[in-house]
This record gives sequence, structure tokens and C-alpha cells, in this order.
Amino acid sequence: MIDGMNAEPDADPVDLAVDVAVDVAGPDAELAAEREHLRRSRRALAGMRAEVEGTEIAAGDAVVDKVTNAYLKLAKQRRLASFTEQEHSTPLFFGRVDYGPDAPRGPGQRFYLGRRHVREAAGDDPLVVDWRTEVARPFYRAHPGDPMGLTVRRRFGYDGAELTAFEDEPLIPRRSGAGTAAGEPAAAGEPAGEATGPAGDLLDREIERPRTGPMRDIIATIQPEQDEIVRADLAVSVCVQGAPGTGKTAVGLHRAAYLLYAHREQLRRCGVLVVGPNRAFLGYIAAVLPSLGEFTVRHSTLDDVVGAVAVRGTDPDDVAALKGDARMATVIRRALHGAIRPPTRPVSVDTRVGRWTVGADEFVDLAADLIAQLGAGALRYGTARARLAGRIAESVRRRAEASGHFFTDGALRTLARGRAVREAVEAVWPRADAPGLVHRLLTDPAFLASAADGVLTDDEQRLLLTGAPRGGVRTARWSLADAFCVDEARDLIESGPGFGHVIIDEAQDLSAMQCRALGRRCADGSATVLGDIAQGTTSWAATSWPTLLAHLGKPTAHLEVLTRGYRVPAEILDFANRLLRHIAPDLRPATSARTTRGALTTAPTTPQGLTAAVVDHTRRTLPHPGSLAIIVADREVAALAAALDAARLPMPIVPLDGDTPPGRACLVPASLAKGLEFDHVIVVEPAAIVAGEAWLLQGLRRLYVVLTRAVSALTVVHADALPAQLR
Ligand SMILES: Nc1ncnc2c1ncn2[C@@H]1O[C@H](COP(=O)(O)OP(=O)(O)OP(=O)(O)O)[C@@H](O)[C@H]1O
Repeated sequence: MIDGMNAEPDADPVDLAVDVAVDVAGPDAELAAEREHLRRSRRALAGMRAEVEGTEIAAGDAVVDKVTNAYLKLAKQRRLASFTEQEHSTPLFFGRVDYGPDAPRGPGQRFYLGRRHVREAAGDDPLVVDWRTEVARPFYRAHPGDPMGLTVRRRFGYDGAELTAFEDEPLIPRRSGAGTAAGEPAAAGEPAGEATGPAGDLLDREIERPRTGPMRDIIATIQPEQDEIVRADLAVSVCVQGAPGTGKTAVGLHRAAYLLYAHREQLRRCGVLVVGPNRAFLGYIAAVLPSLGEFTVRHSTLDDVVGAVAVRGTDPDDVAALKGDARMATVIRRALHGAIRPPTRPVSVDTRVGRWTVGADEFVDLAADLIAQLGAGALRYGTARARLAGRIAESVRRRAEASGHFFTDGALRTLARGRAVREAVEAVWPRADAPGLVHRLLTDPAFLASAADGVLTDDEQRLLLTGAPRGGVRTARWSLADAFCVDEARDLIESGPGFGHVIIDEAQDLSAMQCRALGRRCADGSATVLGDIAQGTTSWAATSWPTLLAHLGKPTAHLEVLTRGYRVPAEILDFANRLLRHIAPDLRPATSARTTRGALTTAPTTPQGLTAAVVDHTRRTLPHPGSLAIIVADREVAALAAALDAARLPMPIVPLDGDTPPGRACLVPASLAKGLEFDHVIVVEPAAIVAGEAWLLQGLRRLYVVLTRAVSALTVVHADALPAQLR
């Protein structure tokens, strides 16, 4: 259980309820009444949109208020866009909660839940309330053991834009022998039923709805264990260890939407950041938050986050691992702080009214205090440097005042920036430049040796020097690991802006240096850390969450474990789970919420017949609705792409490149499959996917990722024997 779950939204949208009519009609009449409520809500939404459209932007002076005007215009566009999203996303409401005597605003209230609130006129009771309000919480959490004040939870079924059915879960204990009664009606066209679990068949239908594009939201079917994370308080950092398809990404995105609703003012100022492994993944998840009416969340890959230098180079694995090691932070700090020299000479400053000298001893004292603060981490290098100049100028002012000359604050600032002070400071506390510092560390053996003495072994120092970026500081081909070293150095020099909340997906793959960089971005905020130790495929991947959280600066984050898988049918998950005891023996295998008969096919073939078999399975799968991925070892992509091209299939199979989100049918290099999902997956030659990684452990983990991408069906085509760990 996470503390602080009772976040109240800044605005109180729950003033507003529709009274429960006593339900004496049959299911048909009820369905008709629900349809009428939908029509009324649609009309109201159209009215709200027209209201926003008609709003004049209070344009002030075109020059003075340029920024404000642009902001207001953007805000209006976003509000309109959110209406458009809602108008086009058919289920304007997806659920209803009927409260009993303990309703928030008096007995017997009923609320319809949707992506946004809908009302007829300002001040009216809403026809639909936002899924994030407090009154909606029981929709996701209540169960007969704890109805949370509800008598009935109703879920609606749609066919396109048409409301076609509803499904009720009575939450008050049935009296024995009682049949269908008011308050526990049957779904239209369905038997009055026992509840089939939190979301019953609806959850299965929702997950199995064919995918053709980006990831969808899950607000209609968020499960209790997921909702607990989604609605955790803003102050709480949460780390979610979750097996493939347990909904980590979905939960992270819905948490962002929830926090923006519950803490809008606070987060408007500092923002929310979502970090994902690559652009293809970000493209895949990009539509979820806008579909929930949230347009302000920044989505970034790791290199975008730091943005310190352009990443154009790569490192061999061992070099990247070393550059990502937490000890590099110590080396960089020592290199930077090692540049400071104790003052040895006085500083003489000429002004128009005279010349004054700050003696060497006083200069030493002025610097010593700042060095102590720097060492204690109370001041950044650049800030302390600026303060030293200020202190020298202040000392000069005191001397001048003693002789009857008074300086204004402006004159003092000019003095601090003057040549004499600048030169004195530069000799003691040289100006630092983060890329320059890291470049020198990686190219100057003596400089590295002095900073890394006792921290890195001689062998490690030699290895680091082999990883120097080609070119000078300005033209260097920096690697991703270099960029994080530069970010570390930059932060030691001056602090950068942070976010109110950072959501980190696939966190298990982060190096210590990457964790530190992300931790800096939420040092004054909180984080949601999502990952799966079993899916770690970098050689520096996390082996323990507490260690990773310590690097992130969030050692007290709550660890939540999700083991109920929604994406992958049981047959496939059980197959992939055979790898678990080799790749993450401490993790409990996930169980699937879905069983789909015949979901898994293994198709052995001969080496000569492999390509033809893949083409054949592709041809047979393509007519099925939904998305298709053929996942193959990276080095086989080009050859298979050519073969698929030559086969003249009914649609092109596009190789995924890491930048563009996946389309309806694509050829996926194993290294890019992480985080993605497809209705149908063909995995080609598991042994080659394992062999494509530097170590067996990494290879098996890569295979685990690849085998857990399918929502409906997985076909494993292989000529080599399946890896022993899978048999
Ligand atoms: N409560 C839910 N209702 C409907 N769909 C859900 C629910 N939870 C998860 N899903 C769906 O299951 C699939 C897997 O979810 P998601 O990608 O968030 O899992 P994940 O844990 O991040 O997986 P991976 O570890 O493989 O990256 C998605 O299609 C998601 O929409």
C-alpha cells in the first residue's frame, strides 16, 4: 500500500452528481436511458467546444504581451484539441458508479466516468466526470469485500459510436435466493450475472482489440493493483518491477495524467517528463497522454534528456560500462575541483578614485570558505567562482569606504567583472567547461591519472583512454555514455532546471551515471521508475532496484511488484517464463490474465527452408486484423528484408529503424523490440537472437523480451535447435 493516496485535485469537480433514479425498468428501457444520457452528453460537449471556440483571447499589447498572448493562444488550441479527441474517441463515458447511502454528497448519487468532465452549462451538475476525480476511485478499486460506498459498478460496451451494452457488478452482498432486482440489473442482452472479476470479459475484449497504430489508453479497465500506482501521491516516488505486459508503461502514462489533474498548478510550473528507450518507442506511446487531454508532458529519449552534446559516436560495451559506472562521478568531480589553486598573490584593483589591494592572506581566507562549501556540495563550482569575484569586490569596497569612497551596487558588480578581479579569480578558480573537462579526462593520461588515482585501476584508466571521442572538443564524436559524463560535469559547474515528476520506462537498462542524471532532473520532485530486471539487456543493467534507486537519489521509493500480465496469453507467457530461472531467478514468474487457445506455434524447419518458412508464415498472418512484427537478430535484418521484399507480399514489411514508430507490419531488429507489442509476432531463429549479444545472459534476456511482444499469437520459426534454456 502506498502512503498518501488521498490526493485531492486542485479543483473540486465532484460537486456535481446526477441523482439516482429508482431503477424499476427492464434492461431495454435501461439501455435506452443510457443512450439518451450519451446523446445529452454529446450535445453538451459540442456546446462546451463552441464555448471555447467563441472565447476571445484577451490580447494585450502585441509587443509587451507577446509571450502571454502566444501562451493563451496555445492553451486555447490545446483545449480545442482535447475536445476534438473526446468527440472522436467514442466512449464519452465508459463506466458508471452508483453510490449507496455513503455517497460523497448525500445518499444515492450516480456518476458517469469519462476522459473529461462534461456539463451542460457552467455550474451545472456534470453529465460525465473525469476518471481522475475522487468519486471515480471506487470504479477501479471496489470489490464485494470492500464496496467503497458503491452499490453497483456499471461498464458500458460500444460498437463504434453506438452504446450497445452494459455490464453490472453488484457490489452489495446478494441476499440468498434473490434474483435480478433493482440496483443489480442484468446487462442488456446478457444474463444477470455473477461478477466475472474486476473487469470481466471487457478487459479481454479491450486488450484483444486489434492494434494498427500507437498505444491506447486503458482508463476503462485500469486494474486495482495498477490504480494504486496511478493514484499514488505526487510526493511519493514509486518503483515498479513488472513482468512483460503487466502494464508498466500504461500505468506510468496514466500516472502522469492523474498527477497533472490532481496537482495541475504545481506541475504546470515545473512539468512532467517521460523518458523512454528510443524514438520508435516514444512514437508508439506518444498518443496516450493527448488522448487523455494532456498535451504538456515532455517525452524524451536518454540523449534528448541530457542534450549536453550531440551524440554521434558509439562505445564498445566494456568502455560504455566503465563510463556509466558511478565511480566516474568521483573522477569527474576530482578533475574539476582539482583545478582550484590556493591564492598566492594579492589582488590590486584600480578604480577612478584610487587603488586598493586585497592581501594574499585575506584572498586565501575568502577562497577557503568557498572551497569548504564546494567540498560539502553546498555550492556548485561556477556559483562559488562567481562568489569569489564578488567577495574580492566587496573587500575592495570596504577598503574604499574606510577612505570615504562609496560604491553603488552597480559599481560593485562592475568591479567584480573588471579585469584585475577576473584575472585573479582565473588564476585560482579557472573557468570550467563541461565538454572540455570530460574531453581532457578521456584524452590526457596524466590528467586522468591524477583524478582517477585510487578510484579506477590502471587497466580501467587505459580502457577509458581507448574510449576517447574522435576529434577535438567542438567536433568530437561523443557517445551516449560521454554525454552523461558531460552532464555530470555540467551539473557540478551549475545546476540545471528540474521537473516536478519524472517517469522512467525500461529503467533496468540504465547505468549508474544515467540514473544520476535523471535523478538530478527530479531532485526536488518525485519519480516513477518502471522496469523489469529480467529484461535488462545492457551489460550494466540493474541487478537490484535499491541500488538503482540510490543512484537516482530516491532510495526511499516504494517498490511495487506487478506479476499479472495483460498483454501476453498464458501459453506464450509460460513458454517465455522457462527462461526466467536463468535470467532472473529471484523473480516470481508472471501469470497471464488471458488464455488464448493456440496462441503459440513453434515451427521447426531446415536452414535452407528458413527464409521461405518466414515468408510463408508472414503471408498467412497478414490477412488477420491487427499488427504484425517479424522479429529477427539484428544482423539478419538486411537479408530478411530483401527476401520479404522479393516475395511481393500484399503489403510492404517495413524494417523498424529506431526513429519511426512501428506500423501495421514491420520487420523488427531484436534490439528494438523492447517496450513494443504487436497482435501477431513471428520470431525468427531464437538461437541467433541469443548469439547476437555479447554474453549468454544478455542473449537470453533479449530472447525473453522478444518472446513477450505478442498479444494474440506467436510463431517461433527456427532451423537451429531452440536454446536449451527454453526447451
Ligand atoms: N488494465 C488494463 N486494461 C487494458 N489493457 C491493459 C491493461 N493493463 C495493460 N494493458 C495492456 O497490456 C499491454 C501491455 O501493457 P504495457 O506495454 O504497459 O506493459 P509493460 O509492463 O510496460 O510491458 P513491457 O515490460 O513488455 O514493456 C498494453 O497493450 C496495455 O494497453
